[in-house]
Amino acid sequence: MASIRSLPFVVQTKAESSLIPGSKSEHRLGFSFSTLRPRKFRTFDDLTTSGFSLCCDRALGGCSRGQLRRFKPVRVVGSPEGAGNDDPEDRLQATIEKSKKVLAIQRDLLKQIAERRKLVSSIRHSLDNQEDEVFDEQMDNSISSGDIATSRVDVGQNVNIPSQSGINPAVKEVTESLPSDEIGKESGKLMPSKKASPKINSSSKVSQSLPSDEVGKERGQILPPKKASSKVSESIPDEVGKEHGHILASKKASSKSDSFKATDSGAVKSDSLPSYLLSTSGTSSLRVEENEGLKGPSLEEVAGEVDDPVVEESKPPPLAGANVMNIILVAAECAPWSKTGGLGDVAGALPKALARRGHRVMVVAPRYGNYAEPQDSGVRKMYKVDGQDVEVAYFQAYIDGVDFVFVDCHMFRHMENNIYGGNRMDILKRMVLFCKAAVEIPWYVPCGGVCYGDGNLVFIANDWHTALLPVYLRAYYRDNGLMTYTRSVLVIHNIAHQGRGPVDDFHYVHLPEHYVDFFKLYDPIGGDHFNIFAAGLKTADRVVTVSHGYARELKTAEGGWGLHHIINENDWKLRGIVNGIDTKDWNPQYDVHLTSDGYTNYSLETVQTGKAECKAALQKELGLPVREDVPVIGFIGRLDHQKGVDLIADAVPWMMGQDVQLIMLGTGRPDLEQMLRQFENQYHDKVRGWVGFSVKTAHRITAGADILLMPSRFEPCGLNQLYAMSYGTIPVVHAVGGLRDTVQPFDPYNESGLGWTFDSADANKLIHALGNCLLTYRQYKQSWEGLQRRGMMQDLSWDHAAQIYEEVLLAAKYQW
Ligand SMILES: Nc1ncnc2c1ncn2[C@@H]1O[C@H](COP(=O)(O)OP(=O)(O)O[C@H]2O[C@H](CO)[C@@H](O)[C@H](O)[C@H]2O)[C@@H](O)[C@H]1O
Repeated sequence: MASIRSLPFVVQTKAESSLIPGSKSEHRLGFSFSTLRPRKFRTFDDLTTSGFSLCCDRALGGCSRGQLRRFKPVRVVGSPEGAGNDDPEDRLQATIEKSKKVLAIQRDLLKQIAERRKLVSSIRHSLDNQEDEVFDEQMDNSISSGDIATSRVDVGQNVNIPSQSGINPAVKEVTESLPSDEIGKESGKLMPSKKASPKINSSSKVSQSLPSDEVGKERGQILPPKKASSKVSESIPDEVGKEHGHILASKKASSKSDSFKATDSGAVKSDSLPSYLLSTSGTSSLRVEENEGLKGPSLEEVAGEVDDPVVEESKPPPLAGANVMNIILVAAECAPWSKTGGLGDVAGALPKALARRGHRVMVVAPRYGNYAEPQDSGVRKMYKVDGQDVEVAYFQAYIDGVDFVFVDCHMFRHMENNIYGGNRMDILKRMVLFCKAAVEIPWYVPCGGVCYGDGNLVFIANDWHTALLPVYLRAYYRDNGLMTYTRSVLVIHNIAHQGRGPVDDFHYVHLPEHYVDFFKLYDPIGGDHFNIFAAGLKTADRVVTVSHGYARELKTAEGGWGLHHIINENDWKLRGIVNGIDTKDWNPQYDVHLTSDGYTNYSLETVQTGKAECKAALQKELGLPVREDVPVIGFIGRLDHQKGVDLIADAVPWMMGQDVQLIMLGTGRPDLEQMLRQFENQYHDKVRGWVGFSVKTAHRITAGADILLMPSRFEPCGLNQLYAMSYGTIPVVHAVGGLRDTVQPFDPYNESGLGWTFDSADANKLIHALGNCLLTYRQYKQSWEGLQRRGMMQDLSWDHAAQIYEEVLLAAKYQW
């Protein structure tokens, strides 16, 4: 392990210029640990003179004396030399005062040292994970080289780490609880043993063996690090960028590059490999060597010296305990910035729950619009998409313990209202770019000053849009002995959309020829076709879907939509985890959409009055008769085959014979949109059909309606019924997938259950269930209130689901 001094960790944030002891924004590690040993002071005067001041100065990473003026009072207050008071009582008092202050300062320093020690330990562990035997062996597998060096990063000039992205507390904790020896113990059965020491010097050999002009060509590029060079560059691209303009590529990969060219194994098409597999430079290796020379005390030495029981006590261990990981969730949409449906909600909320468990968590999504919070990181990179070089930038924000990173590129811009729009090729190209960029983010985008690195890392990809990520992870990296400790989990939110096309589409995804087999799927009607979801399912280390019921359905010919064979073959790695809800966003007590226009926030205690107020406000807002006694039935969702809108249409004549009001909000198929408008026109005193996407209206319907209809033909999980129950709105649902898992049918004899269900996608069944529901609403008020209470009392938060996700991520991590 290189000494801590070999980590030239000088990533600076804006806040750093005002670096003061205790500042949370302080990110520097470029101090010498040798200065951190508690010194033995003979007298208090020793402490107050330059010796102590210098000690503080160095310990704080070179901050100026001016920045240490907080320490000055120690010298002044009660200072014997300044007092001129010979009274022994006063002097004793002054001495006591002074000693208290000095102790406070020491405690402060020890606290900071402990913090830094954790951060260093985290970095060290992350880097250690990359030092493995497997790398050596696997790199011997040939890969072809060619002209794939299309990636470019311009960092270092203007890396602008947003000030609010103060250091992610999880940065410090992620790997702290996984000391390298413990990993060894834990993974002893499953992982090959790690090498005790990194081969830092070997990178210099690589650089020597390269012609100088080749090195020169790489100027301005930061190449993904590996092995020795990763020690330096992975966490500090901007620093290295400033000094050298480039970072050394994997020495192994680089050293192999010539032989790749020579052997031309054909295993990987040259232009399908990332740039770093070929590129190298001598500069970084020199840097490593220089730093190697600066040996300081070991971390263990420092650790032994800075143990401070006060500090230890104040920090509870993360909920995930020793299992804390680096997690990067990658999704095509992420609420509140982008959302077309439930995937956006999940991408916005699950990561926060994982972060609450102590993981270091990032969300990666495209930047479709000019979002307020995320700041330009300054990092730029080029990727090839359909033969064109496309530049991407990365914007980031640190919110609720999560790093949100947005991939910016002209292909995504102004697509916020048309995320999946364009023709098949347009969306395919966008997702190719997105996945290529996402898989390399852990190297290039420093969050809170520190890149995630590829050790102890799990990607969570979502649906077909990001199902290429596990494939790229395998084809570009794992097959070549890189990112050995990185895993991928693919979450199925909806199998009906798969990223299908003719087999010829394969060349757009830019992969080695033999990878075509992962994508090829036989369709009884169309024959062989190209299927991105299929490839993702095969290559991901684990697969999750969003409920138990859907996990079962996916294995059937009906529910698997042609992928059931693959799902059955991979059953061992499939797990159903029921979605949670964001209890901050979707909570009647705090809902920001219920604070105006006559709506009101309410809780379990005030549900009867609060809901009545919201109902009246909703009726008024939509121009329906304001009547407390009439049951209001709501529907919110995409207008398509899945959501069973046509079943509602079939039931409308019956419904209109009842004294009810029906409010439908949705967008989607034009014929179904037209149908909504038509119902509103036809039954103007009873029906409102709102065609469009309105988050505010969705919240208000959820609060103001008495009943929520979800007659979905299939529903992987469904979030609206969960939102409804937490707002005291009673769901009437088709018992499929997650709807069956989450809505236990009402049992009037036992006064149990949460709503009404029907067992097939049939309008008559819907009518039957809704009829019973209306009867209870009208005639059994107590039962109704019981249903509301039970629904609202459930813990529907993400916390439980996050814990189960953690199990899956762990299983992936230890899967070899
Ligand atoms: N017109 C509109 N205006 C405003 N908001 C609207 C809206 N139409 C829908 N929404 C909102 O979009 C979300 C829809 O979530 P769902 O889980 O019900 O369905 P979706 O099919 O998109 O998600 C897929 O992924 C999720 C997440 O895993 C699974 O729960 C689900 O079963 C699966 O089909 C809800 O937040 C809803 O309020």
